[in-house]
Amino acid sequence: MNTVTTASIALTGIKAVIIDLDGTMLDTAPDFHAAVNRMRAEFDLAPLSQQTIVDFVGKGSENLIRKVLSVDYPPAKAEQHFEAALDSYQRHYAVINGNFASVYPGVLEGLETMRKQGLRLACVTNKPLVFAEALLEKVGLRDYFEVVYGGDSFPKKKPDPMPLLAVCADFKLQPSQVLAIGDSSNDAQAARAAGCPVFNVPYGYNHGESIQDVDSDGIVTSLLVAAQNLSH
Ligand SMILES: O=C(O)COP(=O)(O)O
Ligand SMILES: [Mg+2]
Repeated sequence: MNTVTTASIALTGIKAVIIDLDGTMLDTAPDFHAAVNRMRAEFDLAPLSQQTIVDFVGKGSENLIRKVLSVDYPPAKAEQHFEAALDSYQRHYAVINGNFASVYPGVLEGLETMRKQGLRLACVTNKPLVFAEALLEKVGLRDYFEVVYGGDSFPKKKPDPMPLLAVCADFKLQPSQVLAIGDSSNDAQAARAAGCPVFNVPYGYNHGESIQDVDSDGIVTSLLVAAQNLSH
């Protein structure tokens, strides 16, 4: 696997790009950190470090909350408190959403370049759709995307290919014409299962594991570098 900082893994025939949100366009780790620890305080649980929480991000809110309860509770107790903890977390996240997040370097330039290249853009995230839409609006990125799908948009979320295949169908394109870009094995597995080429970025959250070990078509240091590696 090559880590590419300039154009050298050019993909051809790409007509659209599906871009992940958390850990790819936005560093939302501080938002997750704050919301989870406010929930935990309500349950008289000690705060967790940002790194501990971030290693649980990427498979949706339900998985995150199950994991952060499992740090202290045995499985049966975690399950017993799951619904109330998820409600509490979502209540806090709705207020915090975007307050502590930042857009990664190269994102704006990458989206602009892709738009100028005539590429159609979709955002597919495992974040609940209502949070994803609000966050993209807040940071001024919503208008780049024709389509935004969240973790609750379909019966299955990434690493299942369902949301990616839905974008291909929306755009009336073959999966081979639609590049996926994400920060985790979730994104790469969903893309592989859908038949989409996929780039990973190395700066996000990959469940605490090395991105070098993920099967993808390349690691690009930014969305701008990804855009520079595409031609029609
Ligand atoms: O699990 C989440 O909420 C974030 O997921 P994402 O990386 O697919 O945006
Ligand atoms: Mg991600």
